[in-house]
Amino acid sequence: MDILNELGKIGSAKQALAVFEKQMDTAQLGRISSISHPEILKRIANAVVICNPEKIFINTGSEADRQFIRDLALETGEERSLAMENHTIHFDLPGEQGRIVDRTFYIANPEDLISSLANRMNRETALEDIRANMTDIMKGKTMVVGFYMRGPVGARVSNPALEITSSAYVSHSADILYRNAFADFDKEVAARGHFFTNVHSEGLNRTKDLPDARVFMDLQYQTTYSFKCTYAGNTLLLKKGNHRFAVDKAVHKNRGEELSEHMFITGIRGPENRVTWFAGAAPSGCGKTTTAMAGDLFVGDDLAQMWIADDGSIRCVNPEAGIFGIVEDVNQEGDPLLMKVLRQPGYEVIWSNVLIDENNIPHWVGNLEPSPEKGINFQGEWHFGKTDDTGKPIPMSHPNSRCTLRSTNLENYCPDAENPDGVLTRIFTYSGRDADTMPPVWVARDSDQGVVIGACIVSAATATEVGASGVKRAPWANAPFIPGALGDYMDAQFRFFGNTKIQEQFQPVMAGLNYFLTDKARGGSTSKLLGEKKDVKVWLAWLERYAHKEAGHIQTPIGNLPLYRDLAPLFDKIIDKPYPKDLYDRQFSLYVDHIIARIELQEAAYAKEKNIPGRLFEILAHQKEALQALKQTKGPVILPGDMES
Ligand SMILES: Nc1nc2c(ncn2[C@@H]2O[C@H](COP(=O)(O)OP(=O)(O)OP(=O)(O)O)[C@@H](O)[C@H]2O)c(=O)[nH]1
Ligand SMILES: O=C([O-])CC(=O)C(=O)O
Ligand SMILES: [Mn+2]
Repeated sequence: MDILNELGKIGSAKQALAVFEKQMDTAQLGRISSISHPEILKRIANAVVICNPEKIFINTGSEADRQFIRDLALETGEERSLAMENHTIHFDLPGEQGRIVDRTFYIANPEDLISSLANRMNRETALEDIRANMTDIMKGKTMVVGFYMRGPVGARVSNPALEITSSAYVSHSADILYRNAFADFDKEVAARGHFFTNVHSEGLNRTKDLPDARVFMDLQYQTTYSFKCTYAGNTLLLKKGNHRFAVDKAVHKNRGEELSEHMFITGIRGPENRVTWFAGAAPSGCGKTTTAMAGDLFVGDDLAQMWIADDGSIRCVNPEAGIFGIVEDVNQEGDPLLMKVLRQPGYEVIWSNVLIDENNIPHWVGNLEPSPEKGINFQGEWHFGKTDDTGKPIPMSHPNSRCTLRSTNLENYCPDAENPDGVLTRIFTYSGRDADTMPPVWVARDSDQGVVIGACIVSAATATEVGASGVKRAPWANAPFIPGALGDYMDAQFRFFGNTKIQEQFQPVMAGLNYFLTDKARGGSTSKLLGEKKDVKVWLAWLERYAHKEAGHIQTPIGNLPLYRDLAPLFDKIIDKPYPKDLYDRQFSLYVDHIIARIELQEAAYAKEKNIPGRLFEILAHQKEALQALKQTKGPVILPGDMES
């Protein structure tokens, strides 16, 4: 039972056109007449019948249409203009500053396998919930219908998607973050035989309705429903809602041929201007945007879809075309390129949940600029020292406050982002907020070990999920978006990276990265990090040299570590920074007991899941044994130099 059709009852293109004739003016009717695929027309018409908007706007992606949407966002009050031209501020309700994981559900039939990490709701219950909450929800509002491609038009893994919303902020964001493909949509859908549908309404946008807010994903009908919320991670379901559909497709339809990951995509220029492409996973709030911006050629900062091309190489495209990025700690020192877009005129930016001062200038925590004493932020009026009900100081900006901007505005933007053949990707990284165990970089000896690095990411909680805390396992940084069984997803990883179609010269280099190791965990007394943001450039440069066999390594049970003599010159050349040997020793010593505890944590957790490939347990057991043997001869803390052969 397709809920959209069950509630809207529009079963044919003819009925759909009758709905449009009743509800649209001639200008909009003219626009929709260029769409002929009956399924597209039916889905839009059903959404119209259910939500009952006062007006409908078909967004063709023209400059005039973009302006209409910008103006609408100001008119509805969802956005407000700031001092800088083309900058606006949007606030989400204080109680909805991140993804509402507890109110996010997969719509499931009894026989569907849904990830043990996700919520499910049976189809009948979801139907009633959607009926109760979405009927007439757009009364008095304008419904904006947008037609997008998630990925370059023509790319093998791109997916067409509709964004139907009463929120001008959501459609404004969609137009910045995705490729408007009104002109190609009909043709792309006909060629590919599928598209995703997203229906959203913020409703009355009141705190008291937040308990009723929902995010639903219907895998069977590739449709999302979202209501009574505004935060883009909950409402702009072109992003994480459709990412879940893309993951499902990679795991269940094209296993071993395709992947859909929570990864940045960036290129590093190596010696003689050669370009080496990276894609890397990190959980929300753990460094994807930062790493993508540290690269010389930016393609994406949050999502990557990849496939094995006919030449035997791995290709990546970004389903998105912009950044919805965290602003906390973004500053001139660590992020000069982002700061240019945020602080200099000439760019379009939607800010969310930062502090706006009396001169209409945004401010945020960690910007290293002088801060105002007061202003308006995510919880209303704010002044320095203001506390919440429990007496805790309220920060100037919410830790998950973000900026929305187009990739093409970035100085390191690479036009290959639009290449339907993708970028030929050699290096894959996995990272999380790991304060005390893993070194800044280590490389798997083969693709199976690389898959295990991804499986074993752990990370401290961040502000992107409402109510999350503690250190958690974060498999591939993608677990929140894996609809089905984790074992199937892992199997897809082994099959993809181990696919014999991948040519020798294109074999993936798979590595762990950790930017968050602390002084305290390495014998110091402070909780300061043992590195800084700009060091990221060096870790990437070292991996680039390693991939081209221009850097040596130390073999260890967890994988290959860099040599001091390769790193020190890179620190000097790339970021002009001394790199003392004792810092290297602290960063790259193996704390064997910690690592073994991590392995045992993963063994125990995966033992509880069904159908986990045996390869994972073999590799973990082997690493543990080798670490124990090494400890016998070298002790529990082993300097990198003591492992050089
Ligand atoms: N000190 C330090 N902080 C970092 C580093 N990388 C990221 N951060 C901080 O971590 C926070 C989140 O980093 P992002 O790069 O925005 O995280 P993300 O993975 O893109 O997050 P999502 O957009 O939620 O998926 C920001 O406040 C960064 O300043 C690093 O290498 N060193
Ligand atoms: O989806 C969001 O809310 C923002 C984001 O990138 C993430 O959480 O990974
Ligand atoms: Mn993300």
